[in-house]
Amino acid sequence: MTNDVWAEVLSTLKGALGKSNYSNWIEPLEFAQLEDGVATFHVPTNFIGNYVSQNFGDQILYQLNKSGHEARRLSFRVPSKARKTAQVKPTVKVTKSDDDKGAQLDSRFTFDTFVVGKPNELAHAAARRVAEGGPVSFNPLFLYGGVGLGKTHLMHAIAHELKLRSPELNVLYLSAEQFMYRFITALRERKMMDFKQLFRSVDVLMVDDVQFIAGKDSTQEEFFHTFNTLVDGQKQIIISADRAPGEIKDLEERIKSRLQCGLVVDLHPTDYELRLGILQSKVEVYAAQYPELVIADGVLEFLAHRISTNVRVLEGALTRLFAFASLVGREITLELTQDCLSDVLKASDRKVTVEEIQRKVSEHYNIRLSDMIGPKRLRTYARPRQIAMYLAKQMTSRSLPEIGRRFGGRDHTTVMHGVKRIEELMAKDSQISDDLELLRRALQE
Ligand SMILES: Nc1ncnc2c1ncn2[C@@H]1O[C@H](COP(=O)(O)OP(=O)(O)OP(=O)(O)O)[C@@H](O)[C@H]1O
Repeated sequence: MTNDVWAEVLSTLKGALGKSNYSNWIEPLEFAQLEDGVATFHVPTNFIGNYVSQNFGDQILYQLNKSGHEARRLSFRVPSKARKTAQVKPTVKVTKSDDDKGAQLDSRFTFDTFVVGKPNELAHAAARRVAEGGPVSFNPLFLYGGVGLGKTHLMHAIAHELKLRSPELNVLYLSAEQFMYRFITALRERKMMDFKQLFRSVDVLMVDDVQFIAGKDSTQEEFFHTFNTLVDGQKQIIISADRAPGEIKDLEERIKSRLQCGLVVDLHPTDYELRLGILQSKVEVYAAQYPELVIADGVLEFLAHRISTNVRVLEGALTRLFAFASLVGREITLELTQDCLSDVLKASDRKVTVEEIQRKVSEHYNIRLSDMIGPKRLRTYARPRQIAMYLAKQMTSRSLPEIGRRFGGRDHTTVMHGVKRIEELMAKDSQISDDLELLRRALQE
């Protein structure tokens, strides 16, 4: 985009935003470039950048697109010279790009492509907050959840956003496995000083799948010291794992407790609406790739309903479906979907029974199966019973009277009350939601 076009956009903005907004906020912007859908502006201070982004960002994007320039996002940077003159206290050391030091970031994993629904809204909000930079508010941010629910996607999105907003930040993203590998290599090559220097000089450290270091003593030790040094230096740490810190077996207690010090948020298993939203957003991408293909009504709903394991499986199914339909040159109908994905659909159909649920829940709470089903009303038995009723309602297609019958011939209103009680408790008692999550996963294995 040339400066002429920006000048044109400016004059429209002047009319749209009013004189005083224009001179206070828009005039100080200096257009830098438009690349890959990101329009970058130089601003005298971060404050101006943030304010413009929050208050006039949509307007600017709208006007840019209206004038024929495809812009999806805005980025505001303080050029290093302006930084000095504006006396903005630098919070970070200026370093070179770190792409060579960390793992490769997937360019598709951005906030734009992350579909938000009830099960992941808290994790998404926390990730966004960290990605916006500013003072470190929760450290570490600990994201956890089952396989393929978007942890890596969110971490990459944070890294992309941070690099965009503050290119001078030294952001290092890597898996816990890579951390260990680097540590071992450093030990072998007697380069521990370099290792320490590298990890202690970052502004933001992101470690994916931290459960990997559990049981690996020296790696845990080194991780612990790296963690402490960075937290002491007010550097942001973002960690992901497949379960909550307290649930990671063979992870040292002192690490568990450090990991719990910040904000721990989980990505819950997807619900129907989220799965449908994800499918719809992926179909838009495929539609551009396979413009000749038509997808019949009801196919996405069918997939969202039937494939509830994880998003990766859902995505894989869609990719296969489009590839197959393009190969045979046919419309994507329900029939074609069932033919093409019969194995995936069968695997997703694993049925959980009420009896399996009762067994798992009684094992988890260490009570006898007969006490779960029997008449005892003590809370020690009643609570696990209600949890099992809740899971039976969620995970099986049994009706309330059928569930009641399997719990020692109880009435359907008792089941209804139990389910409601657990729903209430989940909202205020994180122990209950954690237990449910663990049980749900164990039952799906
Ligand atoms: N909410 C979402 N919106 C869009 N895509 C999503 C969402 N959640 C997951 N995905 C996609 O699903 C796939 C798996 O996600 P990701 O790799 O982030 O999972 P993960 O939680 O890190 O899994 P693992 O435990 O196996 O490492 C990715 O392609 C990701 O883009």
